[in-house]
Amino acid sequence: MTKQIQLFNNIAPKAFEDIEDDYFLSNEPIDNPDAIILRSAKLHDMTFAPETKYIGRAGAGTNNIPVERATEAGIVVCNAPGANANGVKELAAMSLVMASRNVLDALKWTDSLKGQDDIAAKIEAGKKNFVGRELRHKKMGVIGLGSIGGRVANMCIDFGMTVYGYDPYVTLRSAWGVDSRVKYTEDLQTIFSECDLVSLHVPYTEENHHMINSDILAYAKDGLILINLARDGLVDLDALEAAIESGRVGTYVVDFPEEKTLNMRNTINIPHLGASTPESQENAARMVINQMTDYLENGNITNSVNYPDVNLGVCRSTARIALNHRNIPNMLAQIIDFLREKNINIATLANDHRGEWAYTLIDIESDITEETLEKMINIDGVVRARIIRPN
Ligand SMILES: NC(=O)c1ccc[n+]([C@@H]2O[C@H](COP(=O)([O-])OP(=O)(O)OC[C@H]3O[C@@H](n4cnc5c(N)ncnc54)[C@H](O)[C@@H]3O)[C@@H](O)[C@H]2O)c1
Ligand SMILES: O=C(O)[C@H](O)COP(=O)(O)O
Repeated sequence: MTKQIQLFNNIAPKAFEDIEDDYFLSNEPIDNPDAIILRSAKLHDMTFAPETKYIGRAGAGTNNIPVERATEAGIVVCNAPGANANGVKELAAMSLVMASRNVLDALKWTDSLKGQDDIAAKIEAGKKNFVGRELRHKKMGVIGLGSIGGRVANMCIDFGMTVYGYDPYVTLRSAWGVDSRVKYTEDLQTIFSECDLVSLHVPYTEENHHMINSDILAYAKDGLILINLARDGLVDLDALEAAIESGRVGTYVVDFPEEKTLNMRNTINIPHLGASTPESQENAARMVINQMTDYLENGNITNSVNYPDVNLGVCRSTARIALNHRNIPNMLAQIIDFLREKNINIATLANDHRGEWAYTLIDIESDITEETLEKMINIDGVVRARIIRPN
């Protein structure tokens, strides 16, 4: 049966080129989609349809998705880690240079010369008003050393800067990619008290809400350049405005403008361009489309933010059962007992958990009816049960 895929936002069409004919993808509303593929569209007010089992974020941040509600409905939410990281890193390079060299004010002034005489002479006379600083030998702080932060830290080493990194949750994989010359610190105060420039590369979560606040800004060196290409809610704007007014923060560069930042002095507002390149969009869309087809066709989970990654390869057995369930005692025993009672032989089983949730894939050697599967949903703790058959 044709699988219905609800698209939101502009998803790079090239990413669909390799998709099989049995997928129908549309930005027009679909009543009961099997999956949703989106970028920054906000899903918090959306009621999920019963058939929806997958949400793919063609990008990094998933704070636009009600992940907890999706989890309880047995919907796997995945993103595209690192797919747009180069795009954001390059925008960070632009932000660092733009803020250090007064580029925005200089461009506005240059533009104001339109229609005047002796433009070349006026430029030579006026350029002294826009003298800036070079990045080399300055101290740079990177908060969050994941896909983007790691790249930004390494880039700043290449600029000849002294780089400090802060990320209490860094994964081993990310840490391996960070240049050994990056000075790792375990406290945020060091970043603010040492650095001339600080760049934020963390997700927006409840815990990270207003992580940049008056307490931490009190440690900032005068004239700090603060770059936020990560998310709006990470910075307490009242505290930031006070720090700008006092001169503690010299320039704020933000990729998530709002009324307040548009009216704030010494602020460079970028219209959320971090991932707005065909390269990043195509990378991210291809990644989630591939992950989605593998989930719908084989039940395999890759790059999930709510369920564990579990993979049994291409489905070649008589049938495969996919179960989204709570991570509670006796779960697997109940599932295995159920199949034993139905005289269904298990060929292979894969199971893993992520916090309070778990996922089990079972390849079986005899067929299972939809009616029997329905009964599996009644096993305490199971929130979704699905049969997958080989193509
Ligand atoms: N401007 C844009 O267009 C754009 C594009 C991509 C991503 N983003 C934003 O950037 C964020 C980071 O993206 P990524 O691809 O690097 O994600 P990532 O998951 O690879 O890295 C995030 C890192 O932040 C760390 N972290 C989490 N909380 C932290 C805290 N309180 N202090 C320090 N470190 C903390 C994590 O351990 C992780 O290493 C995304 O969540 C998204 O909000 C913005
Ligand atoms: O989290 C992300 O990946 C970025 O904010 C990019 O968002 P976009 O896909 O809407 O450009």
